[in-house]
Amino acid sequence: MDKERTICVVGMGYVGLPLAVEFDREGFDVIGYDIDPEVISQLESNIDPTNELGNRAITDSSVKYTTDSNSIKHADYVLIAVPTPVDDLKNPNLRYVESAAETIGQNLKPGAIIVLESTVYPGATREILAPTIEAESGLNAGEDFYVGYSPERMVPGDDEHGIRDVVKIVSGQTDTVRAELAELYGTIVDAGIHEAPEIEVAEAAKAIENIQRDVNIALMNELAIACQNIGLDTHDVLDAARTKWNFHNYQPGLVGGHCIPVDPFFIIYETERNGYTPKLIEQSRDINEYMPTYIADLTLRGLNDCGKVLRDSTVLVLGLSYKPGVADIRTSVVGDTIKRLQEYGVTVLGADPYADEAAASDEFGIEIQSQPSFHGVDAVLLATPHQLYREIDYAQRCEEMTAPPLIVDVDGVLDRATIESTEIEYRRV
Ligand SMILES: NC(=O)C1=CN([C@@H]2O[C@H](COP(=O)(O)OP(=O)(O)OC[C@H]3O[C@@H](n4cnc5c(N)ncnc54)[C@H](O)[C@@H]3O)[C@@H](O)[C@H]2O)C=CC1
Ligand SMILES: CC(=O)N[C@@H]1[C@@H](OP(=O)(O)OP(=O)(O)OC[C@H]2O[C@@H](n3ccc(=O)[nH]c3=O)[C@H](O)[C@@H]2O)O[C@H](C(=O)O)[C@@H](O)[C@@H]1O
Repeated sequence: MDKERTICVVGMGYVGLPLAVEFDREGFDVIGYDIDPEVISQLESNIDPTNELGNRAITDSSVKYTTDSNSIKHADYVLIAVPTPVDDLKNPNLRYVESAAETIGQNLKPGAIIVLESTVYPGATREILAPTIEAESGLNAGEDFYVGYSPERMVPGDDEHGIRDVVKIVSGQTDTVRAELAELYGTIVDAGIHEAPEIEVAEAAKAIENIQRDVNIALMNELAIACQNIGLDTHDVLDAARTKWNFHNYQPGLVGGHCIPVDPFFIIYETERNGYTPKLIEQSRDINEYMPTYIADLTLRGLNDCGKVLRDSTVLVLGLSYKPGVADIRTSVVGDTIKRLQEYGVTVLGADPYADEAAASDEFGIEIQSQPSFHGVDAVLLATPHQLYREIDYAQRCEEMTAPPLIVDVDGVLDRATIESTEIEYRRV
């Protein structure tokens, strides 16, 4: 692979930034393009806006960060990693992809290969990306430039599954393009390359691997609701079931992030367009979207069991990001739990060691404590069990709370025997 070639990564976020840094490490000439001046300003000041790589990685890299779209003209490869949310009606919102495609079309180097990395519905690369670039450039896809698709599969907050550690699926408009992309990505992915026969196969595979996770978690959540309904402790039941070698290890809980809760709607959208409604996928989403309410009601019933007046009660939510070990609060569903508690007049406070306090206060509309205080608190809701919060001595700290203290441990990570040996009322999902 000719490392003299120039790569432009469009979108300096959780996906695009590590991608740019890795290709830079391999000796490519890399441009990191983003429309957000604040992002580029931080990167030019050797600050990692995502807090995933760390500032040292930015300092050590020679990526050229810019908001100047003219830079794209130099790129032999353009890799797109912009957001692909769904709208309020849960339909794919590809306006970021379209906008990026317009900019690329206006600054296209003939012969370039444009690779979409963002998660999309099957067909989006050929239906949205290619025609938009053609319209802006006046050039023809498959002749004057080429398109491909290669999803990102790294796991946020999981250092063992970064870009180099997960098999990279690649696909291309032609067999030659696919082979060239396999070689390109092969320079930064140690785990290997899977060449998908069609672009749509690669698009679908990405969404479907996240759907499998969403459906499995939804089953655990439905089992948790069922266990609660018949008076059993879910974790006792799962601990027993897990002794079977092929029992799949998923946990009930709040299902957040901008992918697992979103990607099912890409497949729902595309299959419904073709006359089929994937009922299991839809119902799994419904169950997982119900969990914030379920957890709020578990807390409200717990306060009531403690003889507390809801409108006079205070709940401290520990952990606001969407999963342990990450700072990302963008689509943490604990906000829905907070809103429901507030509907009953409960005062909610929050704390999270990773999340930016001002951003969290804006996101959730509650007071954020840099150091969680248990004083005057009626209940602690351990929503995201960051390691720091698993190490708290709750037996000791709960003495500061208004008696009788309540702990709601969403993921059931605390030692129940220790907690129940105290005056603490303990609930878990
Ligand atoms: N965050 C993750 O762990 C993973 C995300 N993905 C997918 O990757 C895609 C990107 O996600 P993230 O990196 O998390 O998003 P992000 O929100 O962290 O970063 C996106 C960046 O793109 C920039 N941007 C938006 N429109 C632009 C345009 N027209 N031109 C240039 N830059 C533009 C934004 O300013 C932002 O800096 C999404 O489709 C997501 O589903 C896939 C796997 C993992
Ligand atoms: C199939 C798969 O493992 N996908 C990964 C996933 O990363 P992400 O951090 O969004 O997913 P996650 O770790 O499953 O967490 C999602 C949400 O689900 C919750 N969760 C997770 C596992 C579980 O058993 N129970 C549960 O409640 C987490 O707390 C979190 O709120 O989505 C990423 C993405 O596509 O953005 C993807 O690259 C990652 O590989």
